[in-house]
Amino acid sequence: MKIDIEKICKSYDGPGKKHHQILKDISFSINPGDFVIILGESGCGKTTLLNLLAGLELPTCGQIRVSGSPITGIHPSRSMLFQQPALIPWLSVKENVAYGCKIRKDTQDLEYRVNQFLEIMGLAGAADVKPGQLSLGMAQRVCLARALVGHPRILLLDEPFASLDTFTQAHIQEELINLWMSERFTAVFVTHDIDEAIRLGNKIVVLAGSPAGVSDIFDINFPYPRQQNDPVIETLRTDILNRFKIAYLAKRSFADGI
Ligand SMILES: Nc1ncnc2c1ncn2[C@@H]1O[C@H](COP(=O)(O)OP(=O)(O)OP(=O)(O)O)[C@@H](O)[C@H]1O
Repeated sequence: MKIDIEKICKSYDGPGKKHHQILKDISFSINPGDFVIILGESGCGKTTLLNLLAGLELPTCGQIRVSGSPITGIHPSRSMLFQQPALIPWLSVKENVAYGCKIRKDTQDLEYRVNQFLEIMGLAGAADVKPGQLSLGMAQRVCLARALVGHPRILLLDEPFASLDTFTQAHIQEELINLWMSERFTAVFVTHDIDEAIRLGNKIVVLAGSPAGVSDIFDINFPYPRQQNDPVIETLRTDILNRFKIAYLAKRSFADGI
């Protein structure tokens, strides 16, 4: 599914009815099967953009089209994974994974699909366990299985591994890349971690400024798995960091001038 983001802006009402503009004039396209990273400093509006892609919120101006049709709300073809695993505590792991599909009455082969994703995520042995007995990494893998069991065409991920330790993070990132390669969904992944962005994405969209706009788009055509000490990766990392420095200095000199 091709996603076209066309001249998006987003404002919220601030104190005293003042508009607080978060996103300004954002335009870019995502091709079917892309793994796009939205990279930007904390608070710049990455989650806001992801919420617009999910259809949880609507833009103040501009539009987002999926396969040509404007997004007007949530849709089962788009699934979202949040930073903190949110599971229903009284349901078992397999019931949690099946829950969304059951609600939508998408029950054909559901047991098979649930077992398949539990197997892929290394959770087959925990199928009957309750969420309270899971580690954070396991709980986030359950959420990933739940997000994918309905075979969404677009997976939206909001810093999903930020609270995991480095080892668990590396494992689950590898699992996600393998899943993306086999399932061929389109992924849009929000992070402020440049190394994570370079490890995962085939396109990095850098948001900067206030209100935030697209400052750069990097296409990354290196094979997976990517090694951090690879000289090409190191050069790309330095390049992205330099772009952030330029955007930061521009923002600071603008603020100094006020
Ligand atoms: N519903 C809302 N009402 C008012 N302001 C909001 C709302 N949602 C987000 N904001 C504001 O929009 C700005 C951007 O928030 P957002 O969560 O999108 O940033 P972010 O880049 O994802 O940050 P982080 O990396 O820290 O999660 C913040 O100043 C936030 O306070």
